[in-house]
Amino acid sequence: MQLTSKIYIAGHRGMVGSAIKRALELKGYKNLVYRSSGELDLRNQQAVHNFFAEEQPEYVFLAAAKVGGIVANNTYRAEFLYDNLVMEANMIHAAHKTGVKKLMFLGSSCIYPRLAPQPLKEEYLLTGLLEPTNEPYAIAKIAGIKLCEAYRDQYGDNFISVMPTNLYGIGDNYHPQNSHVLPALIRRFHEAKENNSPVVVIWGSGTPLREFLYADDLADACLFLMEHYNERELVNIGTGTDLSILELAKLVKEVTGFEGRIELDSSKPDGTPRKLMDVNRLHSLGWKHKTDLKEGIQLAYHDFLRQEFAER
Ligand SMILES: NC(=O)C1=CN([C@@H]2O[C@H](COP(=O)(O)OP(=O)(O)OC[C@H]3O[C@@H](n4cnc5c(N)ncnc54)[C@H](OP(=O)(O)O)[C@@H]3O)[C@@H](O)[C@H]2O)C=CC1
Ligand SMILES: C[C@H]1O[C@H](OP(=O)(O)OP(=O)(O)OC[C@H]2O[C@@H](n3cnc4c(=O)[nH]c(N)nc43)[C@H](O)[C@@H]2O)[C@@H](O)[C@@H](O)C1=O
Repeated sequence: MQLTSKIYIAGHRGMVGSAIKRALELKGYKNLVYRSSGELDLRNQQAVHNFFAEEQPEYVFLAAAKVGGIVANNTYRAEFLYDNLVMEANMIHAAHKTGVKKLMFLGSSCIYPRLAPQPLKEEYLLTGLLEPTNEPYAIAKIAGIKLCEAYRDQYGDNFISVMPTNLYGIGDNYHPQNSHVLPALIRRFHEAKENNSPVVVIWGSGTPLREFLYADDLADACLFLMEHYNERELVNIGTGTDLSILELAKLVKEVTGFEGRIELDSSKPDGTPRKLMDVNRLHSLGWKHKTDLKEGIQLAYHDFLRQEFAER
């Protein structure tokens, strides 16, 4: 990418898209193009084709999607499958039709089989049954991967697919029911401290293991791979370390300064027991994450407080 290349960031207002936009601006890329979902609904095929024909982007970061935590995925199963399938199909086909030089599709760690060997290697894709709670979303993501592969095979398009682990950071979604675990816990522990509540309840057994990567580190990895990676194979993006949900809760408790007890709500789903990414391919390409989990949670908490104060 040249500093004058026209770069389209789909999903630029989201946690990942805004981090990619920040990273590009910091590196001096000036010719960025983006639209909110209100300005351009990526489920509208004609609108997407008109946009690509009019703007003619050279590089595309596909960071727009319908995204949420385990309860959101399991509640809005049709929307998670339909919206993501239609958005990625429209974007990838329009990118092909208008001769986009390179497109990066963002998948997710939940594309891998629920009980695959750990850590998860890229070649474990489609070797077993998926986690039921986010199967619709995972199927949509796998379809996106296969679209990129097929357009490369048939037309020679340089469309690459990256698989981020669980992410958190600036501009995250803190919705009490629909968010991912880390932002949900930041909000819940903070509110409990503010309200002098004696207990914070976390979902599930607390035993599942999860890996967390700070969103600005992911953005840095995305720019690195957009610059240096042009192959058909998937690339996992993670830290290569994980911890239990209960250990995570204790970390969030420490960062937020909550002093009460933690209780478990076993009526809520645990989801996949573990999904630790094998990041050897990423490391061999020359990229490693920088932000450790405790530092990242502190940064995310400060962003949450800034957002909360701004909304008063
Ligand atoms: N968060 C995580 O833990 C992980 C996320 N990912 C992937 O990273 C990518 C970004 O995720 P994240 O930033 O967390 O998600 P967010 O929910 O923060 O952002 C999603 C973005 O997608 C846009 N969007 C949603 N629906 C439409 C639509 N119909 N038309 C146009 N735009 C739409 C939204 O635009 P607007 O704000 O304008 O409405 C929003 O900016 C996704 O592909 C996700 O699957 C992968 C692994 C983990
Ligand atoms: C990111 C990736 O992976 C996502 O899957 P996931 O990792 O299972 O989703 P999650 O972040 O919501 O973590 C859920 C784990 O955490 C426990 N848990 C405790 N307390 C809360 C809580 O308050 N909220 C939530 N959401 N989970 C909680 C919960 O019991 C479970 O064990 C996909 O949805 C999909 O979005 C995807 O791409």
